[in-house]
Amino acid sequence: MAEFVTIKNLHKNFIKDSVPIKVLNGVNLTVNKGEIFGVIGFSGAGKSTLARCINRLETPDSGQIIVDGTEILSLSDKELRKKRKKIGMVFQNFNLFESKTVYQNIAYPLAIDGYKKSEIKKKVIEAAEMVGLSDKLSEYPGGLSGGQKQRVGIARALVGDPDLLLSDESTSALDPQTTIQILDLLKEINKKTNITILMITHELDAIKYTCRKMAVLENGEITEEGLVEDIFKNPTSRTGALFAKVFNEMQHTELGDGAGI
Ligand SMILES: Nc1ncnc2c1ncn2[C@@H]1O[C@H](COP(=O)(O)OP(=O)(O)OP(=O)(O)O)[C@@H](O)[C@H]1O
Repeated sequence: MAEFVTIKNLHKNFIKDSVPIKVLNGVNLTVNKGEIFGVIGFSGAGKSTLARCINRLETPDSGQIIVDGTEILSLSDKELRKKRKKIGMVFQNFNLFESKTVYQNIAYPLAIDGYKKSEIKKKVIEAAEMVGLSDKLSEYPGGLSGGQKQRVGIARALVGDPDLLLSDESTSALDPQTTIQILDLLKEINKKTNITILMITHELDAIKYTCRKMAVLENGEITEEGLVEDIFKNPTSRTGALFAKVFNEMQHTELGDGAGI
């Protein structure tokens, strides 16, 4: 399989109260074309920063990010605007415009990009159909469930036909049943379109359900990378071992067994 995203020695510091905080500390990562690849890490590990560096919502301090053969960090502003259209992103909190309808939310990236109305309509209808929201186009986000809101977020991310989707904790605000529906949707879209998906999450079960390969991010470094089943069976990093332990314990806990259930 061809490499689609290649990250080399990526560094990013933030300055907080005049003190630099190392957030990404030499990240190396390769994701192949058409994969759904999981990146797991505890809160504060640098997951969102990593995702935001890939589409340059954050500017890394050093390193390389190559997406589909393009070195992201050396693009001019104009080239970056063009490249970003090929990279969709979905967020934990959906980031929808509450005062716009579902149609207008999905249409937004095309509208600011100057597409013709007729073309916008065609693409929005297609995207809404793909996420199962054809009957909700005139509703407002306030009237939708969390799962439906995330479907709008996914349709908006896909409406411009990107070939990479960055999913930053896209199911973390959802209940388990809705999480599965959204993960099924991502799998279905991946199968249908061969879009490469980078799934960034702290939910190991979401990765287990969706991905074949994964990496563990710990204090801004990839400490482990490989097949999901191998990392579950035989984690070699501290964070990988902790996640696998918690997951396995949850699997073996009978309902009502634990205090407070
Ligand atoms: N714009 C910023 N300015 C200063 N510090 C930041 C900024 N963005 C992130 N950080 C810090 O960088 C660290 C990593 O944040 P990041 O959001 O990437 O982690 P994360 O793994 O996604 O965590 P979470 O799952 O809690 O969102 C945190 O300590 C955070 O406070």
